[in-house]
Amino acid sequence: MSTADEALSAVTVRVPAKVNVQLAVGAARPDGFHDLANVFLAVSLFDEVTARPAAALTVTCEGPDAARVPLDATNLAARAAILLAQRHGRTPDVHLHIVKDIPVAGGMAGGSADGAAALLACDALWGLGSTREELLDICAELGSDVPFSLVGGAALGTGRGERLTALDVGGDFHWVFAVADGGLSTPAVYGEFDRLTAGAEIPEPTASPALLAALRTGDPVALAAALTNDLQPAAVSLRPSLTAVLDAGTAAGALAALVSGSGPTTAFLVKDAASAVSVAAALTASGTCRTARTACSPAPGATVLR
Ligand SMILES: C[C@@](CO)(OP(=O)(O)O)[C@H](O)COP(=O)(O)OP(=O)(O)OC[C@H]1O[C@@H](n2ccc(N)nc2=O)[C@H](O)[C@@H]1O
Ligand SMILES: Nc1ncnc2c1ncn2[C@@H]1O[C@H](COP(=O)(O)OP(=O)(O)O)[C@@H](O)[C@H]1O
Repeated sequence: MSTADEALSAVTVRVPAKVNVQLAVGAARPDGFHDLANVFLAVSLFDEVTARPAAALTVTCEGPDAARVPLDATNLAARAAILLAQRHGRTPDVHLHIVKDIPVAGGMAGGSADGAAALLACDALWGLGSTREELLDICAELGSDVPFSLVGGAALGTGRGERLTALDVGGDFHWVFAVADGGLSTPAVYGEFDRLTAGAEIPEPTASPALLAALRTGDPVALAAALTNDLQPAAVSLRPSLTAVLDAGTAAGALAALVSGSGPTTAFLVKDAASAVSVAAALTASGTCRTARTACSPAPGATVLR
């Protein structure tokens, strides 16, 4: 097959990780989910998903954490292909190859990212021409975080996090992410939140005006002062060693430290790219995490590369 033919028969989509700069969690709903005010920011750690025609649905994955990624129909990329195919009355006869750079089960929405990427890739490969609204609808069915992976940038997620309002960001923010050994289960962290807050009055989750203003102005010092994550006590309760990681990043000069979403990745906002390099080196040297990665935000959402 010539290179031109190959390009026509494969679609590659690049998709970002996220950090939650505010995660306000309400009381558990009757359906088991929690209403949120979830301020998502897409960051420059990316997975790539390539879709190619195949006799049947297959998933492969490469990358340092590939062994921890399921390759069956529970993979969110596979689920995306199945849902899209069902909606169009066709079979999901596609091979999905994931190049994984986003930490697995790390609170950075890596599985959601692959779901959004596979959806976009299959839509292009199969020539379906779905509208943005149709794709967002399938994303919401796949998971609460999946719509944001499609749109990227910055957005406020309400409901269970799937109803998005785009947010303005006035500049680049620089981050360091400390990647932990092993993951944390998102339902387990929400369950621990319920246990820790049992009997307490839980306010309606609302977006912080100070945080939205800090994003708008692009001011990292103001954003650092406004970062909050209501799931952090639950993640730290399940993984007490996270306290040492947070302390190591703060001691190294980060403007602020917090758990990324349900964890166990920890996020450090720093003042610029040079500070990101030095904080990452200090975190690695501290021995409190498996590895430290630098990134900046906002990053674009799922994008067809080729
Ligand atoms: C916590 C967050 C923060 O962005 O992400 P991670 O940090 O894990 O990536 C999200 O709320 C995770 O979203 P996502 O991982 O898509 O969750 P889903 O598949 O929709 O739900 C998995 C489970 O998480 C719990 N869940 C999820 C979302 C929500 N608003 N309330 C919940 O209680 C429920 O127990 C649900 O069964
Ligand atoms: N494409 C995928 N990549 C990673 N994990 C996936 C994927 N599809 C399904 N999973 C499952 O989802 C779980 C959560 O993974 P992930 O989305 O990376 O973390 P988080 O929900 O903390 O952001 C994993 O433990 C894995 O079992």
